[in-house]
Amino acid sequence: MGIELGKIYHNYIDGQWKPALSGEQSPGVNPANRREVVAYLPQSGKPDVDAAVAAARKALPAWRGMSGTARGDLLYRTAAIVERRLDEIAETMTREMGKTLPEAKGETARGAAILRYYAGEGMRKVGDVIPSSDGEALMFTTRAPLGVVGVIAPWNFPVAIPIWKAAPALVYGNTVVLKPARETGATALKLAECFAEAGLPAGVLNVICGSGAVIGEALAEHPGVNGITFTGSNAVGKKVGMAAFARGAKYQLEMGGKNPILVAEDADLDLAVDATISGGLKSTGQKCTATSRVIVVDDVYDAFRDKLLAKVRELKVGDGMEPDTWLGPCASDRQRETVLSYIRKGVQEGASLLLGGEQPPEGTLADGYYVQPTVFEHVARDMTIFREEIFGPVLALVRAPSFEAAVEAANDSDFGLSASVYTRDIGRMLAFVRDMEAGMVRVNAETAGVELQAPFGGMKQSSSHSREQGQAAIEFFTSIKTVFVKG
Ligand SMILES: NC(=O)C1=CN([C@@H]2O[C@H](COP(=O)(O)OP(=O)(O)OC[C@H]3O[C@@H](n4cnc5c(N)ncnc54)[C@H](O)[C@@H]3O)[C@@H](O)[C@H]2O)C=CC1
Ligand SMILES: O=C(O)CCC(=O)C(=O)O
Repeated sequence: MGIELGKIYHNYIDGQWKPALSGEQSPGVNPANRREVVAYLPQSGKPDVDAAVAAARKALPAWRGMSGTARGDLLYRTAAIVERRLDEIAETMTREMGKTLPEAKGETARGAAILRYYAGEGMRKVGDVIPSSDGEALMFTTRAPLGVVGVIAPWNFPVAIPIWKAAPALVYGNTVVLKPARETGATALKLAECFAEAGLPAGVLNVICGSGAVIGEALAEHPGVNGITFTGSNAVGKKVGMAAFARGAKYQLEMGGKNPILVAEDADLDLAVDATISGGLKSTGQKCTATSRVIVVDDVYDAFRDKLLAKVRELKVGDGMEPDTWLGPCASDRQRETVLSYIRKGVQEGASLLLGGEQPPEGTLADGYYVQPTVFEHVARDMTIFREEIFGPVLALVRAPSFEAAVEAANDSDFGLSASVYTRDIGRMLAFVRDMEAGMVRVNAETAGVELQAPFGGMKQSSSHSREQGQAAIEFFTSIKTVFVKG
C-alpha cells in the first residue's frame, strides 16, 4: 500500500492536531532520495512550547490521580495499535531517516514491547516498609511523579527512544511534552496517533516539531517542565543539562559513545568479524552503541583484518526500502558531511584507508546521502577518528601487542557507553568485565543492541550517570517520598 508522501502533519497538543502557531512548516526529505518529500512538518516556536507545557500541566492532576494499573492499561492498548500499524510506521521511519525496512520493523516491534513492559510496571511495587525506631509508627517509602517531563529525542531510533522515555514517564504518573528530532517528526506524530486512538486523555502526551535550537532549548528552559530526558550529541546534551540544572529541574542525558570491540588471540574470528560488522555498520553506524574502535591483538590481527575486509566488501549499500539493501544512507546531508569530514581527517592525520571512504559512485545512489562502508588501519590513539564519535559507517582498526594493552587502549577514551570482547578464555572475560570502563560490557556479543528490560547508560562523558530502561527508569521519572505515620 505505502504511506502517503508529502502529507502535512500537525503538532499534537491538548489532544488536538494543531499547525504551528506561526503557520510555518518545513519539508522533510528522504535521505535515500533528496527529491522525495516525505512530510511537511510544523516549524514550531516558543508559543507552541508554552501551549504544550500548559496542556501537560492541566492534564497532570487527573493523570497522576489515576491508578498505575489504569495508566498501564492505556499503554497496553497503545502497544496493540503500534503493532497493528507496524508496517506503516516502519516505512515512515525508513523514508524519514534511511535505516533499512527490516531494521525499522524490528524497532517498531521493540517499541510495542517497551510499551508492554512499562504497562506492567503500573502494577509493580514502588516502595518498601522500613522498620521505624518508634514501635508505634509505620514508616515506608512511596514514589511521586516529577510532574511534566520534557523528552528531547534524536533521529537514530525514532520509535524506540521516544517510547523508552515517554512510556515510563507516563506509567509513573507524569505528563509529557515530546520534541522529536526534526528528521523524524512524522514517525513521532504517528506514535502520537496511536496514543490518541488508545484513549490517552488530552494533554497527557503532547508532541511538537521544530528546530532543536528553538523549541528544544525552550523546553529545557521552561519553568513549567519538571524534568528533561535527552538523547543526542554531547554538545547539546550538556547545554540541556545546564539549562535544567540552572533552574533546579531534574535531567537525564544519554550522549555519545566511542565503543570498542576487543579481539583476543583465542577469539572465534568469524564470530568477531560478524559482530564488528553488525555492531559497527548496521543502521549505517548511527547508534550511540555502534562499534567504532576495533582493537585486535597482534597474533590474530592480519587474519582478522583480511576476513573483515572480505565481508565488508560484500555489503550492499542502497535505499533502505529495497529488499537487498544491507546499509542505507546517512540520515541527513549534514550527517553525511560530518562523516566525510571525519574520514578526511583520518587520512590527513596519517591513518591508512583500506576500504570505502567516499560517497558511492553515481547511478541510482547519486540523489541520496550515502557513504561507503569504510575501514581504516594504523589508527593511533591521538587521532581524531580514535577519539571522537563519528556516527557513520566507519571502523578504525588498532593493533595491540597483548590483551592487557588492548583493554588499556579501549579505556583511553572520554566515553564509556558500551564495549565488547571476543575471547574463549574465562580469565580474560572476567578481567574485561572488571576493568572495562563502560556502562555496558558484552562478552562474545556485539556492542549494539540493548535489551529493554535492562538498565541502559554510560560511564564518563557518555551520560549524566543515570540509567534508562528496565526498572532503572523509575529512578529518573519519580522522586522517593519517605512516609512516617503514627496513629
Ligand atoms: N547518542 C545518540 O544516540 C545520538 C548521538 N548523536 C550525535 O550527535 C551528532 C549530531 O547529531 P544531531 O542530530 O545534530 O544531534 P543533536 O544533539 O543536535 O540532536 C538531538 C536532539 O536535540 C535537539 N536539539 C538540538 N539543539 C538543541 C538545543 N540547543 N537545545 C535543546 N535541544 C536541541 C534536536 O532537535 C534533537 O531532537 C551525531 O553525529 C552523533 O555524533 C546524534 C543523535 C543520537
Ligand atoms: O543499541 C541499541 O539498541 C540502542 C542504541 C541507542 O540507544 C542509541 O543509539 O541511541
